[in-house]
Amino acid sequence: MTLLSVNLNAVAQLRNRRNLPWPSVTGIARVVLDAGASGITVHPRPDERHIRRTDVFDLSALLRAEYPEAEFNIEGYPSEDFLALIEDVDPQQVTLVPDDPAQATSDHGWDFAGKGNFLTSVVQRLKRSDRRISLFCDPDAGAAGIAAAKATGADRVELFTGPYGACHDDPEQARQELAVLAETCKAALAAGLGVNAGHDLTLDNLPAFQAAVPGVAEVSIGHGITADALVMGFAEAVAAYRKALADR
Ligand SMILES: CC(=O)[C@@H](O)[C@H](O)COP(=O)(O)O
Ligand SMILES: NCC(=O)COP(=O)(O)O
Repeated sequence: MTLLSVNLNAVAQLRNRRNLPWPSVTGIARVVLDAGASGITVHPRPDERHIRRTDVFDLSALLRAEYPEAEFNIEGYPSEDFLALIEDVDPQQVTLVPDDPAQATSDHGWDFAGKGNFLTSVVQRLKRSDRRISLFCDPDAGAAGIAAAKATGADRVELFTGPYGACHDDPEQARQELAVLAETCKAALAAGLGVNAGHDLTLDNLPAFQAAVPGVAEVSIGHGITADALVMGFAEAVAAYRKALADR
């Protein structure tokens, strides 16, 4: 079964339009966890354009107090500030992403071979028996990239599904993107890595993704589910995404 982690970046971004505390990031976390999401994902960027450091601590306190079974997944570039935040907050999963602070959003995975020594040292620093380390992975990382990812000591890779999500009006290109993702997923599973996936997954594109790329442990979804929640409400949206994941 593929688990759903709801990314709350977009909720925080909406809140940040005003110097007011709503929509509440912890309030929406409660709603999505009560509706059956398995966890919460955040990607605190250095400019705090959406998730703020304080949100990370507030969410951590909420999950520990009220949702001890839920997974907290924190994504980010492993700067010294980020690593110190992870050590303070102690989430169950950390997803390392090779983002430049100026990037509008995540748009590529790691160069596993080129950054192998750096990633190995970060993974060694963050790894604990009760914490997973996942590495953001290009859809076409291939067997050599996956071998280098495995050599860092990471537990999982997260397949970057942005190029697939961008094919919403081009079914043939979408099929090609899925074939590439499926190859990399297969190679990762064969290497003993778990596989997560995320970026621009939606209610529309999830079923084909699930059918073509079996074995994905967790998807993290933010932009698409927030867009749907504006129409259906977050509880309904979580139910619909869980159904799309379970229908496989
Ligand atoms: C790592 C990743 O896949 C991203 O999807 C990220 O969490 C999205 O970041 P933004 O919400 O800042 O675009
Ligand atoms: N890791 C991907 C993620 O958390 C959500 O990405 P998106 O659904 O906001 O594109």
